[in-house]
Amino acid sequence: MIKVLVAGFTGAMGQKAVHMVNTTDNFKLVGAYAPSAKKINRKDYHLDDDVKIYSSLNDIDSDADVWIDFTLPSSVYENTKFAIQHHIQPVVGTSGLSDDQINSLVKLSKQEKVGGLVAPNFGLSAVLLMKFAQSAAKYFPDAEIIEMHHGDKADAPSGTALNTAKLIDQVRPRHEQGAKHPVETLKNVRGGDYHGIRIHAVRLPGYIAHEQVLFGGPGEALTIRQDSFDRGSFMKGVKVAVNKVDSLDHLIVGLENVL
Ligand SMILES: NC(=O)C1=CN([C@@H]2O[C@H](COP(=O)(O)OP(=O)(O)OC[C@H]3O[C@@H](n4cnc5c(N)ncnc54)[C@H](OP(=O)(O)O)[C@@H]3O)[C@@H](O)[C@H]2O)C=CC1
Ligand SMILES: O=C(O)C1=N[C@H](C(=O)O)C[C@H](O)C1
Repeated sequence: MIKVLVAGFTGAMGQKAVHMVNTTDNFKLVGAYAPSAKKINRKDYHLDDDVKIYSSLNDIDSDADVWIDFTLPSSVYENTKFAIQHHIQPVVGTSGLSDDQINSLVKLSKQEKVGGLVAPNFGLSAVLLMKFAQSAAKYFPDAEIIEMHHGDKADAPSGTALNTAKLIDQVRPRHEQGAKHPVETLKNVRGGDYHGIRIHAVRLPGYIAHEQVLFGGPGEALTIRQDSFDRGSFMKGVKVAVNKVDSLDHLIVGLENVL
């Protein structure tokens, strides 16, 4: 039996994670953490009577094996650090960890000998999109990314879009992209700039999580697109990660490494 704590259990993804853990035979929900935890009725959030509820990081005294994190970009670093320091293996979906923060968490996980996984996206369609985009960038170095998310998404760009840009940047031949003397008559109209790769973030009600990578070449173009229509689709990946994390000897990044 794998004992699990869900951080961010009151949120949209946290509730999907609680449901996934509650309905998986070899998982047992033992802890649930969210700042508003004191104000909630546990039944409304599908927490059995034996699940320990925490409203503050420093109060957590859990014997969980795995820490699932779907919280906020502003809390994910401290949460993951706490989990590693307490030998709870982190499975992190929360976006917003910087490269420096990831490097420091990897270092800590090696010192503490704790396995863990950070996944910019737990959806198979997005994992494949990133892989295909990296392959295409060798042949189509001119690329732009459009990510589309629900109106409540706080951070931009999405972790997935930023990771896609990094993967493209790692392999595409060095060159200049776009006009030599650009003129913008509307501020920021060309989107965010990651090493010359433009990222455009759309936020609209009705959307969940979607991404398009557009490649252009002389006389032709290639578009790769993925759509997550239901948050439940991320849970297959989370389940794989929870099952596999014990076999890792330190924190790694990317679901593709455990599939
Ligand atoms: N990797 C992936 O595949 C996916 C990643 N995500 C990412 O997961 C994260 C959560 O998304 P979503 O569920 O939609 O967000 P929600 O806003 O619905 O949920 C956020 C959760 O974080 C909790 N929280 C708020 N402040 C803190 C804090 N200081 N410390 C700990 N927890 C806190 C909230 O608790 P309270 O109710 O008490 O405020 C709530 O439970 C985002 O970063 C999103 O990008 C989302 C989908 C897929
Ligand atoms: O906030 C979301 O919803 C999502 N966040 C992740 C991200 O920032 O990439 C993953 C997915 O896009 C859904």
